[in-house]
Amino acid sequence: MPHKTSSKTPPKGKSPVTPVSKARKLAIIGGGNMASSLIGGLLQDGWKAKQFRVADPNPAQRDLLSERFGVAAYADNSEAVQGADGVVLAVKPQMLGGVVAELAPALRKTRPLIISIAAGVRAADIQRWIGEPLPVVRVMPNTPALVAAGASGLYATPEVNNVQIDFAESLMRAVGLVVWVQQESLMDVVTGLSGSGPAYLFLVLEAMEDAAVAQGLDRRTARLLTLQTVFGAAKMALESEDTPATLRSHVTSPGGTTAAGIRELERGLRSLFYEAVDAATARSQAMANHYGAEE
Ligand SMILES: NC(=O)C1=CN([C@@H]2O[C@H](COP(=O)(O)OP(=O)(O)OC[C@H]3O[C@@H](n4cnc5c(N)ncnc54)[C@H](OP(=O)(O)O)[C@@H]3O)[C@@H](O)[C@H]2O)C=CC1
Ligand SMILES: O=C(O)[C@@H]1CCC=N1
Repeated sequence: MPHKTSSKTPPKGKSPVTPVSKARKLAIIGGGNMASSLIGGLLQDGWKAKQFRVADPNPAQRDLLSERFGVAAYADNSEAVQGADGVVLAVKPQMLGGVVAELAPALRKTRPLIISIAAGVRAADIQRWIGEPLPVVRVMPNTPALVAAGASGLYATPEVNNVQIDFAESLMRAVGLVVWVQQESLMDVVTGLSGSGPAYLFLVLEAMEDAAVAQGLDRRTARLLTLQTVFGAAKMALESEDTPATLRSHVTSPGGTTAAGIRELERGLRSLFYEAVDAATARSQAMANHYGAEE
């Protein structure tokens, strides 16, 4: 399956990885959207509910997680990290400094692998909030993780050992594609591309559907054709040796319908995507400067 492939490129100096026992325990701080996507994917991959300890301040959210996944849910973050080999930080970026500072004594005691999925928060700031350079893997996942079709960019600090690299990678591979980046600054680009990307494409889906409805197709038919076309194009591009440009040329007959449509899209689509990814990347950088400076 293409989404299970991984560009297994651990950071420089790391040798090949060793297998990881599925008996490991994972704490997740913040039981929201991404936590649910991750837990759902890992359970489908063979993880057991008893391997998770999730913390969330909202009782309704804790009940939801326990009922939906059968996992233990805690109000107290420090309690959730007890006995965990890995701690996933899954709160909003603006909360992370406070949450980590509060957790710091427990983390310094148990010394787990820290896995942060927060957009725009640098590993060095997390280590500073902990008060020690514990191993940190930064992960930028995306919401299709919920259907095991996610795409995650990973970055490891030098303190992360090979077993921990394998642990982090195996977690994210359970919910989709994994790529490692060697420079932390590239995590901002990953955020602006695949982290935010599902939203860009949902917008494209809306626009295609609306355009077909405007031309007379009923909404249900327009939606089905749009979704299957986008799914089919992505699947074909993933499975093909050809570049997207070549695949596009196979659809585009000279003087035909596609050429007429592409001519319109070429008036702005490329530059819009350059600008969108640029703006999202810049926002991730700005968040890192802002939230890192706060605590
Ligand atoms: N959504 C996405 O597409 C992606 C998100 N991310 C990153 O993942 C992280 C989580 O995002 P997402 O899941 O969307 O956010 P959510 O708001 O859905 O989840 C965060 C959860 O953390 C809870 N929370 C708030 N305060 C605390 C606290 N002090 N201790 C523990 N938990 C707390 C929130 O509760 P309450 O709602 O009651 O405040 C909420 O349930 C973010 O840092 C984001 O940047 C990364 C990639 C993609
Ligand atoms: O919009 C955000 O900030 C988060 C990070 C990537 C996707 N959602």
